[in-house]
Amino acid sequence: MTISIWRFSHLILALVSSVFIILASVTGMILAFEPISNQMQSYGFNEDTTVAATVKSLSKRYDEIITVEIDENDFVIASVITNEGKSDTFYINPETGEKLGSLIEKAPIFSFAINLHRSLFLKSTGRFIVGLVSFFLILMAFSGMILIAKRQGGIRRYFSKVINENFEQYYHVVLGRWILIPIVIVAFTGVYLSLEKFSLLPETKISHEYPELSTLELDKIPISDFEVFKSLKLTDVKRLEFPFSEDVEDYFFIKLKDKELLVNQYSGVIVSEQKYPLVQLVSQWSLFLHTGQGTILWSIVLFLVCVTLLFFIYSGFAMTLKRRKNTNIPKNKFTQDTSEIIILVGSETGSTFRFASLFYEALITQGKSVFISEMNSYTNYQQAKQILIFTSTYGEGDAPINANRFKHLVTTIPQNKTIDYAIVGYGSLLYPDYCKFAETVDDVLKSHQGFQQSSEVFKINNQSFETFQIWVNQWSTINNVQLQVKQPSVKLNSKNTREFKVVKRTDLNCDQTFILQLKPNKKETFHSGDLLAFRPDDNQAVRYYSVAKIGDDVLLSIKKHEKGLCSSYLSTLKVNDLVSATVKPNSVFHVPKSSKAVVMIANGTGIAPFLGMIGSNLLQKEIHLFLGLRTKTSFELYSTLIENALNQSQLKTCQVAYSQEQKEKIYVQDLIAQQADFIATHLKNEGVIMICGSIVMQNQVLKQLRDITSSKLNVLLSEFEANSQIKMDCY
Ligand SMILES: Cc1cc2nc3c(=O)[nH]c(=O)nc-3n(C[C@H](O)[C@H](O)[C@H](O)COP(=O)(O)O)c2cc1C
Repeated sequence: MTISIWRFSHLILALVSSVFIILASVTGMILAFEPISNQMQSYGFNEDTTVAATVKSLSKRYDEIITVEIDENDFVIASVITNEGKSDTFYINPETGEKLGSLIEKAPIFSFAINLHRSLFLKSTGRFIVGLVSFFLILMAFSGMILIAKRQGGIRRYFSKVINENFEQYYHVVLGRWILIPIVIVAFTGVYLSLEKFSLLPETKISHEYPELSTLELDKIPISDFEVFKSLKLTDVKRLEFPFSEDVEDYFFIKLKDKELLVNQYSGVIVSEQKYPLVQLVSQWSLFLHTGQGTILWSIVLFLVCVTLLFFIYSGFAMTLKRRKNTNIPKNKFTQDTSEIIILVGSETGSTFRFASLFYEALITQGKSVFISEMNSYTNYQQAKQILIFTSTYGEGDAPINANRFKHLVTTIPQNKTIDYAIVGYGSLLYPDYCKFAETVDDVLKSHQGFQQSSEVFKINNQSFETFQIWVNQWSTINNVQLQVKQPSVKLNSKNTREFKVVKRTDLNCDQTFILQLKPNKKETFHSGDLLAFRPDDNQAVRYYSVAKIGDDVLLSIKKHEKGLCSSYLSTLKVNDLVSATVKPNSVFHVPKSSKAVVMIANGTGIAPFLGMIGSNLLQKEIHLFLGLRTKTSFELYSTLIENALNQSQLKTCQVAYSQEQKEKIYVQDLIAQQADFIATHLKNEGVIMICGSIVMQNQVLKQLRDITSSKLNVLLSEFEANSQIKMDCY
């Protein structure tokens, strides 16, 4: 499968460096605790303390001072000769000169982690690898940034809402956007420190000029009266070295954050001042930013960077494996020049391939000559009578990566004769440009003389297999073939499979519909809107029913289909019969706890989950039900539950559209159109709309809702969808 150069680079870099990144992240997480644990010691000091005050207090307490140093934790270390003549180094209180404690010894865990982190215990080779991987991390951050921008539909939409398609993808993008800057900082400083270790940075040694002076010419003043010491704050100093001897040529040597000073030990005059070159300042900052020494806050950020890097490795590979699994295209039995049917696939993340392959297999089983390939491989097809295009939409209504040259190819490569075409668009209703690329391809082919549209663009939301099945049936009827597409086998978790006892089954009503009430043999936690997965036998596809929770029981509304194995079997069950089935949580179709008002829209058996939701509405949320049924007799199946709910204020209003009761057909979408103002106000007030029933009804209702939101609120419906104010479970 084609993948973009950016995704390819991102993936290759991740593959090459993943093991090292895991090691560096785990050790980095450990090392982030070192500054935190050090900061727990209370060796800090008052920020206003001057060097003069420190020198004065130390001179009083000790015989001789050798150095005063401020370490990476901002603790003051003094090296002194004590009054007893012993040399000692310890933390001090710079205001009093008092010893606060002995130097902190690095815990063995930190020493181990630092060696592994810096050089993998491989000395120079290890250091080189670590530096290289840090560089790869910069490149990965860059390619990741481009991928996010492409995904979001441009750099200006970089921080726009990310649509949650699946856990790994969503958090890879969301975390990637925010943590990218600290990652680049960590990686860049890592590279810089490596370059420094390998002496690959420009030479930056500072040399001071020593003036020729004689002691006799100088006034001797007490050290603590030196102007430079009085004006220098200790916080600005990194190290102060006392003169080695009393010779005038020996100076006080002071390392500040940005420069070095030489100070005459008798007069206190600065005799040399040299600023650090940029390379050295960057080194200091790199060390600070890479290690977090001295700040708890930055150490926490570094810790989070390490955790996120581990998550990126996991989620990145999980996404790649999923994509690879999806893009298993079948091996062609026929060539492009001997096939009558050509299937062309446009897919970014691989899922559309699954459907195209199922269709290909079904056609081959029927003895058809079919050729399948990517849209970008479009060419001249000698025998083609029909081209079937399965394509998703990516970015902002754009082509997926393996279809981005299709428009150009179609207009430049001629065919021998006119070819029929049909397009199946894969997309998501959460995006404003729903299946836009499928429409674009349709426009291109419609305006091309060499093609003839055989059916309207058929759109599939969220890779729904049921909707795909509808298209397959339509295509089969038009083409007079009996096609059987195999539903991808769904593994039901046998651990969650339960026995249910039939408590009630109504007779079939005028619509061949019945209600089935099942009691779980063991206590089962579920909600109305969850799905009951059932398969009549192991060789059959799984069938899902949206459930109502009535007390502890599952209530289903089922339409018996003439050839439906599952519905036929269930329609024959008797009270006390046992059925094995699995409840699958479907949290996207639960009533949101926070919502105050909900509009429920259903047709036919889609009413089932709503019956449970309304029945458990004890807090009397404002619920309005819009229902589409065929006749008044159809309503009888649900009338008791609905009337009870109305009487007990669990349901505020109920409006039913009967399609068969009058000459002019009225559908549930017509009720929505009539109530446009009410629906607009409901959405504006953050109310939720839930839709359950057939795909045809769903599309019609969404069309009405789209008109209402754009005409009355000037807002795209997709904004409410992305905001989880529109919830759907249609089949
Ligand atoms: C970044 C991104 C952008 C998308 N943009 C659109 C869009 O504009 N319109 C649409 O209908 N679907 C959009 N989708 C949804 C995909 O088209 C849908 O999930 C499709 O089934 C993916 O099929 P594929 O895996 O074969 O690419 C987008 C998905 C992603 C991840």
